[in-house]
Amino acid sequence: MRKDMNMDLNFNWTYLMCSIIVLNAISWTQAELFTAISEVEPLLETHKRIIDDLDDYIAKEEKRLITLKKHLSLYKREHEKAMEDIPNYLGNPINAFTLIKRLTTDLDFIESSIKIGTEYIKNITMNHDDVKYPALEDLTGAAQALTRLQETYHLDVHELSEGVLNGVVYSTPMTAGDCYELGRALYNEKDYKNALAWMTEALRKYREEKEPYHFSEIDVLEYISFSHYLLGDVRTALEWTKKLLVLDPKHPRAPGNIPHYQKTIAEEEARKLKRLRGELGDEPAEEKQAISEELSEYHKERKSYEILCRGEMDIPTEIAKRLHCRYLTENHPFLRLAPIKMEYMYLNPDVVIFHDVMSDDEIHFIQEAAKPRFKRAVVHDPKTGELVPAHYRISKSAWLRDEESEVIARVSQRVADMTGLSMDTAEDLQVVNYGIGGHYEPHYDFARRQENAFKKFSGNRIATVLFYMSDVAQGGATVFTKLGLSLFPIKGAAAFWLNLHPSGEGDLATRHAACPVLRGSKWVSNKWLHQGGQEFLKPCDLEYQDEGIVRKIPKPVPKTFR
Ligand SMILES: O=C(O)CCC(=O)C(=O)O
Ligand SMILES: [Fe+2]
Repeated sequence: MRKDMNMDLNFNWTYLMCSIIVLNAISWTQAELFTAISEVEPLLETHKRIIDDLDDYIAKEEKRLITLKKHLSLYKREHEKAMEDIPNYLGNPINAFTLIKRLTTDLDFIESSIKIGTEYIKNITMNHDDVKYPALEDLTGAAQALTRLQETYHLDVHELSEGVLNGVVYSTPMTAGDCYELGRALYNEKDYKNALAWMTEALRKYREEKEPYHFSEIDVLEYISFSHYLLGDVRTALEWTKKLLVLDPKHPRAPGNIPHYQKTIAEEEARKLKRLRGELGDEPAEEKQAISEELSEYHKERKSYEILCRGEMDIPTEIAKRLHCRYLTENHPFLRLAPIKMEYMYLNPDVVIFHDVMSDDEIHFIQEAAKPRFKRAVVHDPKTGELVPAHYRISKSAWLRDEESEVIARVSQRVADMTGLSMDTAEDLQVVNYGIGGHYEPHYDFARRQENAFKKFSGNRIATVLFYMSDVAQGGATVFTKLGLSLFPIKGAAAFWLNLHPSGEGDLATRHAACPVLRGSKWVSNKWLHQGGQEFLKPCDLEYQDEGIVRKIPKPVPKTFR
Protein backbone atom coordinates (compact mmCIF):
# COMPACT_ATOMS: atom_id res chain seq x y z
CA MET A 1 0.00 0.00 0.00
CA ARG A 2 2.72 2.42 1.03
CA LYS A 3 4.60 1.46 -2.02
CA ASP A 4 1.63 2.35 -4.23
CA MET A 5 1.27 5.64 -2.51
CA ASN A 6 4.87 6.40 -3.04
CA MET A 7 4.44 5.57 -6.64
CA ASP A 8 1.46 7.81 -6.88
CA LEU A 9 3.33 10.57 -5.20
CA ASN A 10 6.21 10.10 -7.49
CA PHE A 11 3.89 10.06 -10.43
CA ASN A 12 2.21 13.25 -9.35
CA TRP A 13 5.51 14.90 -8.82
CA THR A 14 6.79 13.94 -12.22
CA TYR A 15 3.49 14.81 -13.82
CA LEU A 16 3.54 18.20 -12.21
CA MET A 17 7.07 18.89 -13.31
CA CYS A 18 6.21 17.91 -16.84
CA SER A 19 3.07 20.01 -16.85
CA ILE A 20 4.96 23.06 -15.74
CA ILE A 21 7.52 22.65 -18.45
CA VAL A 22 4.85 22.08 -21.11
CA LEU A 23 2.67 24.93 -19.88
CA ASN A 24 5.63 27.22 -19.81
CA ALA A 25 6.45 26.40 -23.38
CA ILE A 26 2.85 26.74 -24.54
CA SER A 27 2.17 29.92 -22.68
CA TRP A 28 5.39 31.41 -23.97
CA THR A 29 4.53 30.46 -27.52
CA GLN A 30 0.91 31.48 -27.12
CA ALA A 31 1.87 34.76 -25.62
CA GLU A 32 3.80 35.59 -28.68
CA LEU A 33 1.16 34.49 -31.13
CA PHE A 34 -2.08 35.37 -29.45
CA THR A 35 -1.58 39.03 -29.89
CA ALA A 36 -2.66 38.98 -33.45
CA ILE A 37 -4.76 36.56 -35.37
CA SER A 38 -2.32 36.98 -38.22
CA GLU A 39 0.30 35.45 -35.96
CA VAL A 40 -1.88 32.37 -35.41
CA GLU A 41 -2.38 31.88 -39.07
CA PRO A 42 1.11 30.43 -39.60
CA LEU A 43 0.17 27.71 -37.11
CA LEU A 44 -2.03 26.29 -39.80
CA GLU A 45 1.12 25.97 -41.84
CA THR A 46 2.70 24.01 -38.98
CA HIS A 47 -0.49 22.00 -38.68
CA LYS A 48 -0.37 21.20 -42.39
CA ARG A 49 3.31 20.22 -42.09
CA ILE A 50 2.43 17.72 -39.40
CA ILE A 51 -0.40 16.35 -41.51
CA ASP A 52 1.95 16.08 -44.48
CA ASP A 53 4.70 14.50 -42.41
CA LEU A 54 2.32 11.98 -40.91
CA ASP A 55 0.79 11.28 -44.31
CA ASP A 56 4.23 10.86 -45.69
CA TYR A 57 5.30 8.63 -42.81
CA ILE A 58 2.20 6.44 -43.08
CA ALA A 59 2.50 6.24 -46.87
CA LYS A 60 6.12 5.20 -46.47
CA GLU A 61 5.20 2.70 -43.79
CA GLU A 62 2.44 1.30 -45.97
CA LYS A 63 4.76 1.14 -48.93
CA ARG A 64 7.35 -0.52 -46.73
CA LEU A 65 4.82 -3.08 -45.57
CA ILE A 66 3.51 -3.63 -49.11
CA THR A 67 7.10 -4.20 -50.27
CA LEU A 68 7.76 -6.55 -47.35
CA LYS A 69 4.51 -8.42 -48.06
CA LYS A 70 5.49 -8.72 -51.71
CA HIS A 71 8.88 -10.08 -50.71
CA LEU A 72 7.24 -12.50 -48.31
CA SER A 73 4.79 -13.82 -50.88
CA LEU A 74 7.60 -14.17 -53.44
CA TYR A 75 9.73 -16.09 -50.91
CA LYS A 76 6.75 -18.34 -50.13
CA ARG A 77 5.86 -18.88 -53.78
CA GLU A 78 9.42 -19.75 -54.79
CA HIS A 79 9.87 -21.98 -51.76
CA GLU A 80 6.76 -23.96 -52.64
CA LYS A 81 7.97 -24.33 -56.22
CA ALA A 82 11.40 -25.46 -55.02
CA MET A 83 9.96 -28.07 -52.66
CA GLU A 84 7.88 -29.62 -55.45
CA ASP A 85 11.04 -30.79 -57.20
CA ILE A 86 14.28 -29.64 -55.54
CA PRO A 87 16.82 -30.94 -58.15
CA ASN A 88 14.79 -29.57 -61.02
CA TYR A 89 14.35 -26.21 -59.30
CA LEU A 90 18.01 -25.78 -58.37
CA GLY A 91 19.13 -27.22 -61.67
CA ASN A 92 17.81 -24.06 -63.25
CA PRO A 93 20.56 -21.40 -63.15
CA ILE A 94 18.12 -18.50 -62.88
CA ASN A 95 16.39 -20.08 -59.89
CA ALA A 96 19.76 -20.74 -58.27
CA PHE A 97 20.83 -17.12 -58.87
CA THR A 98 17.58 -15.62 -57.54
CA LEU A 99 17.68 -17.91 -54.49
CA ILE A 100 21.16 -16.64 -53.62
CA LYS A 101 20.01 -13.10 -54.29
CA ARG A 102 17.04 -13.56 -51.93
CA LEU A 103 19.45 -14.68 -49.22
CA THR A 104 22.02 -11.92 -49.74
CA THR A 105 21.13 -8.51 -51.14
CA ASP A 106 17.33 -8.92 -50.81
CA LEU A 107 17.71 -10.05 -47.22
CA ASP A 108 19.92 -7.05 -46.42
CA PHE A 109 17.20 -4.84 -47.85
CA ILE A 110 14.46 -6.61 -45.84
CA GLU A 111 16.50 -6.32 -42.65
CA SER A 112 17.20 -2.65 -43.07
CA SER A 113 13.61 -2.03 -44.02
CA ILE A 114 12.43 -3.80 -40.85
CA LYS A 115 14.94 -1.87 -38.75
CA ILE A 116 13.56 1.43 -40.00
CA GLY A 117 10.02 0.54 -38.94
CA THR A 118 10.48 -1.36 -35.74
CA GLU A 119 13.02 -2.65 -33.31
CA TYR A 120 10.98 -5.82 -32.93
CA ILE A 121 13.12 -8.04 -35.11
CA LYS A 122 16.66 -6.78 -34.74
CA ASN A 123 18.51 -8.90 -37.20
CA ILE A 124 17.07 -11.86 -39.05
CA THR A 125 20.44 -13.32 -39.91
CA MET A 126 21.52 -13.09 -36.25
CA ASN A 127 18.31 -14.80 -35.13
CA HIS A 128 19.04 -17.85 -37.26
CA ASP A 129 22.72 -18.57 -36.94
CA ASP A 130 22.09 -22.30 -37.30
CA VAL A 131 21.30 -22.13 -41.02
CA LYS A 132 23.52 -21.36 -43.99
CA TYR A 133 23.59 -17.99 -45.70
CA PRO A 134 25.25 -17.35 -49.02
CA ALA A 135 27.85 -14.61 -49.10
CA LEU A 136 28.08 -11.76 -51.57
CA GLU A 137 30.78 -13.80 -53.29
CA ASP A 138 28.12 -16.41 -54.06
CA LEU A 139 25.98 -13.80 -55.72
CA THR A 140 28.95 -12.70 -57.83
CA GLY A 141 29.72 -16.33 -58.68
CA ALA A 142 26.12 -16.96 -59.69
CA ALA A 143 26.10 -13.77 -61.79
CA GLN A 144 29.29 -14.78 -63.59
CA ALA A 145 27.89 -18.27 -64.14
CA LEU A 146 24.82 -16.81 -65.81
CA THR A 147 26.92 -14.74 -68.20
CA ARG A 148 29.10 -17.77 -68.92
CA LEU A 149 25.97 -19.70 -69.93
CA GLN A 150 24.70 -16.77 -71.91
CA GLU A 151 27.94 -16.51 -73.89
CA THR A 152 28.60 -20.24 -74.37
CA TYR A 153 25.10 -21.17 -75.40
CA HIS A 154 24.28 -17.91 -77.22
CA LEU A 155 21.40 -17.10 -74.90
CA ASP A 156 19.54 -13.88 -75.38
CA VAL A 157 19.62 -11.63 -72.28
CA HIS A 158 16.08 -10.47 -72.89
CA GLU A 159 14.75 -14.04 -73.21
CA LEU A 160 16.77 -15.15 -70.21
CA SER A 161 15.35 -12.34 -68.09
CA GLU A 162 11.87 -13.47 -69.10
CA GLY A 163 12.72 -16.99 -67.87
CA VAL A 164 12.76 -18.35 -71.42
CA LEU A 165 15.43 -20.81 -72.55
CA ASN A 166 15.68 -21.68 -76.22
CA GLY A 167 12.10 -20.59 -76.76
CA VAL A 168 10.72 -22.57 -73.79
CA VAL A 169 9.50 -20.94 -70.55
CA TYR A 170 11.49 -22.52 -67.74
CA SER A 171 11.41 -20.16 -64.79
CA THR A 172 9.63 -17.18 -63.26
CA PRO A 173 10.58 -14.02 -65.16
CA MET A 174 13.31 -12.00 -63.46
CA THR A 175 12.29 -8.72 -61.87
CA ALA A 176 13.91 -5.33 -62.38
CA GLY A 177 15.57 -5.92 -58.99
CA ASP A 178 17.02 -9.28 -60.12
CA CYS A 179 18.44 -7.73 -63.29
CA TYR A 180 19.80 -4.74 -61.37
CA GLU A 181 21.63 -6.90 -58.80
CA LEU A 182 22.98 -9.09 -61.56
CA GLY A 183 24.21 -6.04 -63.45
CA ARG A 184 25.73 -4.59 -60.29
CA ALA A 185 27.60 -7.81 -59.45
CA LEU A 186 29.04 -7.91 -62.97
CA TYR A 187 29.93 -4.22 -62.89
CA ASN A 188 31.82 -4.75 -59.63
CA GLU A 189 33.70 -7.59 -61.32
CA LYS A 190 34.62 -5.15 -64.14
CA ASP A 191 32.55 -7.09 -66.70
CA TYR A 192 31.09 -3.88 -68.12
CA LYS A 193 29.76 -5.44 -71.32
CA ASN A 194 27.47 -7.85 -69.53
CA ALA A 195 26.71 -5.35 -66.76
CA LEU A 196 25.43 -3.01 -69.46
CA ALA A 197 23.19 -5.69 -70.99
CA TRP A 198 21.61 -6.50 -67.62
CA MET A 199 21.25 -2.85 -66.55
CA THR A 200 19.47 -2.12 -69.83
CA GLU A 201 17.10 -4.99 -69.03
CA ALA A 202 16.72 -3.64 -65.47
CA LEU A 203 15.76 -0.22 -66.85
CA ARG A 204 13.12 -1.66 -69.18
CA LYS A 205 11.60 -3.77 -66.41
CA TYR A 206 11.80 -0.93 -63.86
CA ARG A 207 9.78 1.32 -66.15
CA GLU A 208 7.25 -1.42 -66.88
CA GLU A 209 6.85 -2.70 -63.31
CA LYS A 210 6.49 0.65 -61.52
CA GLU A 211 7.27 -1.18 -58.27
CA PRO A 212 8.96 0.38 -55.26
CA TYR A 213 12.62 -0.63 -55.11
CA HIS A 214 15.61 0.21 -52.96
CA PHE A 215 17.19 1.79 -56.06
CA SER A 216 15.85 4.34 -58.50
CA GLU A 217 15.82 4.79 -62.25
CA ILE A 218 18.63 7.31 -61.73
CA ASP A 219 20.85 4.61 -60.21
CA VAL A 220 20.26 2.37 -63.23
CA LEU A 221 20.99 5.24 -65.62
CA GLU A 222 24.23 5.97 -63.81
CA TYR A 223 25.38 2.35 -64.16
CA ILE A 224 24.45 2.40 -67.85
CA SER A 225 26.34 5.60 -68.60
CA PHE A 226 29.39 4.54 -66.56
CA SER A 227 29.51 1.13 -68.23
CA HIS A 228 29.51 2.82 -71.63
CA TYR A 229 32.30 5.10 -70.48
CA LEU A 230 34.39 2.22 -69.14
CA LEU A 231 33.86 0.32 -72.38
CA GLY A 232 35.39 3.30 -74.17
CA ASP A 233 32.19 4.66 -75.70
CA VAL A 234 32.34 8.16 -74.27
CA ARG A 235 29.74 9.61 -76.65
CA THR A 236 27.05 7.17 -75.52
CA ALA A 237 28.10 7.70 -71.91
CA LEU A 238 27.50 11.42 -72.44
CA GLU A 239 24.05 10.81 -73.95
CA TRP A 240 22.95 8.66 -70.99
CA THR A 241 24.34 11.14 -68.47
CA LYS A 242 22.24 13.85 -70.09
CA LYS A 243 19.15 11.63 -69.76
CA LEU A 244 20.01 11.11 -66.10
CA LEU A 245 20.33 14.85 -65.55
CA VAL A 246 16.83 15.43 -66.89
CA LEU A 247 15.50 13.25 -64.07
CA ASP A 248 17.88 14.54 -61.43
CA PRO A 249 19.46 17.91 -62.25
CA LYS A 250 21.16 18.01 -58.84
CA HIS A 251 22.79 14.59 -59.15
CA PRO A 252 26.03 14.50 -57.13
CA ARG A 253 28.27 13.18 -59.94
CA ALA A 254 26.60 13.63 -63.31
CA PRO A 255 27.05 17.42 -63.75
CA GLY A 256 30.79 17.01 -63.13
CA ASN A 257 31.08 14.12 -65.58
CA ILE A 258 29.61 16.03 -68.52
CA PRO A 259 32.58 18.39 -69.08
CA HIS A 260 35.00 15.50 -68.52
CA TYR A 261 33.26 13.43 -71.21
CA GLN A 262 33.13 16.40 -73.56
CA LYS A 263 36.84 17.01 -73.09
CA THR A 264 37.65 13.32 -73.75
CA ILE A 265 35.55 13.38 -76.94
CA ALA A 266 37.33 16.54 -78.15
CA GLU A 267 40.74 14.96 -77.47
CA GLU A 268 39.72 11.81 -79.35
CA GLU A 269 38.60 13.93 -82.30
CA ALA A 270 41.90 15.82 -82.29
CA ARG A 271 43.89 12.55 -82.23
CA LYS A 272 41.84 11.14 -85.12
CA LEU A 273 42.46 14.27 -87.14
CA LYS A 274 46.20 14.13 -86.46
CA ARG A 275 46.32 10.47 -87.49
CA LEU A 276 44.48 11.31 -90.71
CA ARG A 277 46.99 14.01 -91.40
CA GLY A 278 49.80 11.54 -90.69
CA GLU A 279 51.09 13.57 -87.76
CA LEU A 280 51.01 10.57 -85.38
CA GLY A 281 53.31 7.56 -85.66
CA ASP A 282 51.89 4.00 -85.65
CA GLU A 283 51.78 1.98 -82.46
CA PRO A 284 54.71 -0.51 -82.08
CA ALA A 285 53.75 -3.29 -84.53
CA GLU A 286 55.77 -6.19 -83.08
CA GLU A 287 54.21 -6.00 -79.65
CA LYS A 288 50.76 -5.65 -81.17
CA GLN A 289 51.30 -8.73 -83.32
CA ALA A 290 52.55 -10.88 -80.44
CA ILE A 291 49.52 -9.97 -78.36
CA SER A 292 47.12 -10.55 -81.23
CA GLU A 293 48.63 -13.97 -82.04
CA GLU A 294 48.27 -15.10 -78.47
CA LEU A 295 44.74 -13.72 -78.39
CA SER A 296 43.79 -15.34 -81.66
CA GLU A 297 45.04 -18.73 -80.38
CA TYR A 298 42.90 -18.26 -77.29
CA HIS A 299 39.89 -17.12 -79.34
CA LYS A 300 40.25 -20.03 -81.76
CA GLU A 301 40.15 -22.54 -78.94
CA ARG A 302 37.35 -20.66 -77.22
CA LYS A 303 35.30 -20.72 -80.40
CA SER A 304 35.68 -24.45 -80.98
CA TYR A 305 35.00 -25.06 -77.26
CA GLU A 306 31.72 -23.14 -77.46
CA ILE A 307 30.64 -24.80 -80.74
CA LEU A 308 31.37 -28.21 -79.24
CA CYS A 309 29.52 -27.35 -76.02
CA ARG A 310 26.47 -26.50 -78.09
CA GLY A 311 26.87 -29.85 -79.88
CA GLU A 312 27.13 -28.10 -83.22
CA MET A 313 30.17 -29.93 -84.59
CA ASP A 314 30.38 -33.43 -86.02
CA ILE A 315 33.62 -35.38 -86.02
CA PRO A 316 35.32 -35.85 -89.43
CA THR A 317 33.51 -38.40 -91.66
CA GLU A 318 36.65 -40.47 -92.29
CA ILE A 319 36.81 -41.13 -88.53
CA ALA A 320 33.04 -41.33 -88.02
CA LYS A 321 32.66 -44.12 -90.55
CA ARG A 322 35.30 -46.22 -88.78
CA LEU A 323 33.73 -45.86 -85.34
CA HIS A 324 32.12 -48.94 -83.94
CA CYS A 325 30.83 -50.63 -80.81
CA ARG A 326 32.09 -53.86 -79.37
CA TYR A 327 31.87 -55.98 -76.26
CA LEU A 328 34.91 -56.03 -74.02
CA THR A 329 35.55 -59.62 -72.98
CA GLU A 330 39.30 -59.63 -72.34
CA ASN A 331 41.18 -58.28 -69.24
CA HIS A 332 39.18 -60.43 -66.79
CA PRO A 333 37.57 -63.90 -67.04
CA PHE A 334 34.37 -62.46 -65.59
CA LEU A 335 34.01 -60.22 -68.64
CA ARG A 336 33.44 -63.28 -70.81
CA LEU A 337 30.22 -63.85 -68.87
CA ALA A 338 29.22 -60.21 -68.49
CA PRO A 339 30.97 -58.25 -71.23
CA ILE A 340 31.17 -54.46 -71.05
CA LYS A 341 29.71 -52.53 -73.97
CA MET A 342 32.44 -50.33 -75.48
CA GLU A 343 31.64 -47.55 -77.91
CA TYR A 344 34.48 -45.92 -79.85
CA MET A 345 33.89 -42.17 -80.02
CA TYR A 346 37.18 -41.23 -81.72
CA LEU A 347 40.16 -43.05 -83.17
CA ASN A 348 43.81 -42.12 -82.74
CA PRO A 349 43.75 -40.97 -80.06
CA ASP A 350 41.08 -43.46 -79.07
CA VAL A 351 38.31 -42.11 -76.91
CA VAL A 352 36.01 -44.80 -75.68
CA ILE A 353 32.74 -44.87 -73.76
CA PHE A 354 32.05 -47.89 -71.55
CA HIS A 355 28.31 -48.23 -70.94
CA ASP A 356 26.61 -49.29 -67.70
CA VAL A 357 29.76 -49.47 -65.61
CA MET A 358 28.41 -47.81 -62.46
CA SER A 359 25.06 -48.78 -60.94
CA ASP A 360 22.49 -46.33 -59.52
CA ASP A 361 23.15 -47.73 -56.04
CA GLU A 362 26.91 -47.22 -56.40
CA ILE A 363 26.32 -43.68 -57.67
CA HIS A 364 24.05 -42.91 -54.73
CA PHE A 365 26.58 -44.31 -52.26
CA ILE A 366 29.46 -42.33 -53.79
CA GLN A 367 27.46 -39.09 -53.86
CA GLU A 368 26.47 -39.43 -50.20
CA ALA A 369 30.06 -40.27 -49.19
CA ALA A 370 31.44 -37.27 -51.10
CA LYS A 371 28.94 -34.60 -50.03
CA PRO A 372 30.21 -33.92 -46.50
CA ARG A 373 33.79 -33.69 -47.80
CA PHE A 374 33.17 -31.40 -50.74
CA LYS A 375 35.65 -28.58 -51.20
CA ARG A 376 35.98 -26.05 -53.99
CA ALA A 377 37.89 -27.84 -56.77
CA VAL A 378 41.48 -26.68 -57.23
CA VAL A 379 44.04 -26.88 -60.01
CA HIS A 380 47.83 -27.19 -60.02
CA ASP A 381 49.58 -23.85 -60.24
CA PRO A 382 51.99 -24.63 -63.12
CA LYS A 383 54.79 -22.66 -61.49
CA THR A 384 54.65 -23.79 -57.89
CA GLY A 385 52.78 -27.08 -58.22
CA GLU A 386 50.52 -25.82 -55.40
CA LEU A 387 46.79 -26.54 -55.50
CA VAL A 388 44.79 -23.34 -55.94
CA PRO A 389 41.17 -22.43 -56.79
CA ALA A 390 40.66 -20.93 -60.25
CA HIS A 391 37.83 -19.19 -62.07
CA TYR A 392 38.26 -21.62 -64.95
CA ARG A 393 37.33 -24.59 -62.82
CA ILE A 394 34.05 -24.17 -60.96
CA SER A 395 32.93 -27.26 -59.08
CA LYS A 396 33.09 -28.99 -55.74
CA SER A 397 35.12 -32.14 -55.34
CA ALA A 398 36.10 -34.80 -52.81
CA TRP A 399 38.49 -37.74 -52.84
CA LEU A 400 37.39 -41.25 -51.86
CA ARG A 401 39.87 -44.01 -51.03
CA ASP A 402 39.53 -47.70 -51.92
CA GLU A 403 40.21 -48.66 -48.31
CA GLU A 404 37.25 -46.78 -46.92
CA SER A 405 34.55 -48.79 -48.64
CA GLU A 406 33.96 -51.94 -50.57
CA VAL A 407 31.98 -49.89 -53.13
CA ILE A 408 34.94 -47.63 -53.95
CA ALA A 409 37.30 -50.60 -54.16
CA ARG A 410 34.85 -52.34 -56.48
CA VAL A 411 34.78 -49.30 -58.78
CA SER A 412 38.60 -49.28 -58.90
CA GLN A 413 38.65 -52.98 -59.75
CA ARG A 414 36.19 -52.29 -62.56
CA VAL A 415 38.53 -49.61 -63.92
CA ALA A 416 41.32 -52.20 -63.98
CA ASP A 417 39.04 -54.63 -65.83
CA MET A 418 37.91 -51.99 -68.29
CA THR A 419 41.32 -50.61 -69.11
CA GLY A 420 43.60 -53.57 -68.60
CA LEU A 421 45.89 -51.23 -66.68
CA SER A 422 47.42 -51.55 -63.25
CA MET A 423 45.72 -49.69 -60.40
CA ASP A 424 48.79 -49.85 -58.17
CA THR A 425 49.77 -46.25 -58.81
CA ALA A 426 46.29 -44.76 -59.45
CA GLU A 427 44.96 -41.73 -57.64
CA ASP A 428 41.97 -42.01 -55.30
CA LEU A 429 38.53 -41.56 -56.85
CA GLN A 430 37.83 -37.86 -57.35
CA VAL A 431 34.10 -37.09 -57.11
CA VAL A 432 32.95 -33.85 -58.72
CA ASN A 433 29.68 -31.94 -58.67
CA TYR A 434 29.27 -28.87 -60.87
CA GLY A 435 27.16 -26.01 -59.54
CA ILE A 436 25.37 -23.22 -61.39
CA GLY A 437 27.12 -22.78 -64.71
CA GLY A 438 29.89 -25.05 -63.37
CA HIS A 439 32.64 -25.82 -65.88
CA TYR A 440 36.29 -26.68 -66.39
CA GLU A 441 37.96 -24.84 -69.24
CA PRO A 442 40.23 -26.59 -71.80
CA HIS A 443 43.13 -28.38 -70.10
CA TYR A 444 45.29 -31.49 -70.21
CA ASP A 445 44.99 -34.09 -67.50
CA PHE A 446 48.73 -34.83 -67.72
CA ALA A 447 51.35 -32.50 -66.30
CA ARG A 448 53.41 -30.56 -68.86
CA ARG A 449 57.15 -31.00 -68.61
CA GLN A 450 57.65 -27.59 -67.01
CA GLU A 451 54.91 -28.23 -64.47
CA ASN A 452 55.69 -29.28 -60.99
CA ALA A 453 52.60 -31.44 -60.43
CA PHE A 454 52.30 -35.12 -59.41
CA LYS A 455 55.52 -35.04 -57.37
CA LYS A 456 54.10 -37.63 -55.03
CA PHE A 457 52.87 -39.93 -57.82
CA SER A 458 54.63 -42.52 -59.85
CA GLY A 459 55.05 -40.73 -63.16
CA ASN A 460 52.54 -38.79 -65.16
CA ARG A 461 48.78 -39.43 -65.64
CA ILE A 462 48.80 -42.08 -68.34
CA ALA A 463 45.02 -42.46 -68.59
CA THR A 464 41.74 -40.93 -67.52
CA VAL A 465 38.54 -42.78 -66.69
CA LEU A 466 35.70 -40.31 -66.30
CA PHE A 467 32.51 -41.79 -64.84
CA TYR A 468 29.28 -39.94 -65.57
CA MET A 469 27.21 -40.16 -62.42
CA SER A 470 24.23 -38.19 -63.75
CA ASP A 471 22.52 -37.24 -66.94
CA VAL A 472 22.55 -33.49 -67.49
CA ALA A 473 19.30 -31.82 -68.64
CA GLN A 474 21.15 -29.29 -70.83
CA GLY A 475 24.84 -28.54 -71.38
CA GLY A 476 27.68 -30.10 -69.37
CA ALA A 477 29.34 -32.03 -72.23
CA THR A 478 32.95 -33.14 -72.08
CA VAL A 479 34.53 -31.70 -75.22
CA PHE A 480 37.88 -32.36 -76.90
CA THR A 481 38.82 -29.05 -78.50
CA LYS A 482 41.56 -30.41 -80.76
CA LEU A 483 39.54 -33.42 -81.93
CA GLY A 484 36.21 -31.67 -82.36
CA LEU A 485 34.49 -34.26 -80.19
CA SER A 486 31.62 -33.72 -77.72
CA LEU A 487 30.61 -36.36 -75.19
CA PHE A 488 27.24 -35.72 -73.58
CA PRO A 489 26.96 -37.33 -70.11
CA ILE A 490 25.07 -40.62 -69.83
CA LYS A 491 24.43 -41.75 -66.26
CA GLY A 492 26.37 -44.93 -65.45
CA ALA A 493 28.74 -44.68 -68.43
CA ALA A 494 32.47 -43.83 -68.35
CA ALA A 495 34.76 -42.16 -70.87
CA PHE A 496 38.30 -43.48 -71.23
CA TRP A 497 41.34 -42.17 -73.06
CA LEU A 498 45.13 -42.29 -72.83
CA ASN A 499 46.75 -38.96 -72.04
CA LEU A 500 50.29 -39.95 -72.99
CA HIS A 501 51.92 -41.21 -76.16
CA PRO A 502 53.56 -44.63 -75.85
CA SER A 503 56.81 -42.65 -75.47
CA GLY A 504 55.48 -41.10 -72.26
CA GLU A 505 55.14 -37.64 -73.80
CA GLY A 506 51.82 -35.87 -73.21
CA ASP A 507 49.39 -36.21 -76.12
CA LEU A 508 48.36 -32.66 -77.00
CA ALA A 509 45.32 -33.98 -78.89
CA THR A 510 43.72 -34.95 -75.56
CA ARG A 511 43.06 -31.33 -74.61
CA HIS A 512 39.52 -31.32 -73.24
CA ALA A 513 37.04 -29.35 -71.16
CA ALA A 514 33.83 -29.64 -69.16
CA CYS A 515 31.18 -27.33 -70.62
CA PRO A 516 29.08 -25.20 -68.32
CA VAL A 517 25.96 -26.90 -67.00
CA LEU A 518 23.00 -25.08 -68.49
CA ARG A 519 20.24 -26.93 -66.67
CA GLY A 520 20.45 -29.69 -64.10
CA SER A 521 23.25 -30.90 -61.90
CA LYS A 522 26.32 -32.71 -63.21
CA TRP A 523 28.10 -35.40 -61.24
CA VAL A 524 31.24 -37.12 -62.46
CA SER A 525 34.11 -39.02 -60.91
CA ASN A 526 37.66 -39.25 -62.20
CA LYS A 527 40.01 -42.13 -61.85
CA TRP A 528 43.47 -41.11 -63.00
CA LEU A 529 45.97 -43.86 -63.70
CA HIS A 530 49.71 -43.17 -63.54
CA GLN A 531 52.65 -44.49 -65.54
CA GLY A 532 54.21 -46.52 -62.73
CA GLY A 533 53.36 -50.21 -62.96
CA GLN A 534 52.18 -50.05 -66.57
CA GLU A 535 55.61 -50.82 -68.12
CA PHE A 536 54.68 -54.31 -69.26
CA LEU A 537 51.07 -53.43 -70.07
CA LYS A 538 51.95 -50.33 -72.12
CA PRO A 539 55.60 -50.52 -73.21
CA CYS A 540 57.55 -47.33 -73.92
CA ASP A 541 58.21 -46.10 -77.41
CA LEU A 542 60.84 -43.51 -78.31
CA GLU A 543 58.79 -42.12 -81.14
CA TYR A 544 55.46 -40.40 -81.03
CA GLN A 545 53.21 -38.38 -83.30
CA ASP A 546 51.75 -35.03 -82.48
CA GLU A 547 49.44 -33.13 -84.77
CA GLY A 548 50.55 -35.36 -87.66
CA ILE A 549 54.29 -34.83 -87.06
CA VAL A 550 56.54 -37.74 -86.02
CA ARG A 551 58.76 -36.63 -83.16
CA LYS A 552 61.48 -38.31 -81.15
CA ILE A 553 61.67 -37.77 -77.45
CA PRO A 554 64.97 -36.27 -76.29
CA LYS A 555 65.53 -38.62 -73.36
CA PRO A 556 63.99 -42.03 -72.81
CA VAL A 557 61.56 -42.13 -69.91
CA PRO A 558 63.10 -44.17 -67.06
CA LYS A 559 61.53 -47.59 -66.57
CA THR A 560 61.27 -47.08 -62.85
CA PHE A 561 59.25 -44.09 -61.82
CA ARG A 562 59.63 -43.92 -58.06
O1 LIG B 1 33.50 -33.16 -66.13
C1 LIG B 1 33.96 -33.39 -67.23
O2 LIG B 1 33.24 -33.57 -68.21
C2 LIG B 1 35.46 -33.40 -67.43
C3 LIG B 1 36.21 -33.21 -66.15
C4 LIG B 1 37.68 -33.11 -66.36
O3 LIG B 1 38.16 -32.97 -67.43
C5 LIG B 1 38.58 -33.14 -65.19
O4 LIG B 1 38.10 -33.15 -64.05
O5 LIG B 1 39.81 -33.18 -65.40
FE1 LIG C 1 40.25 -33.35 -67.38
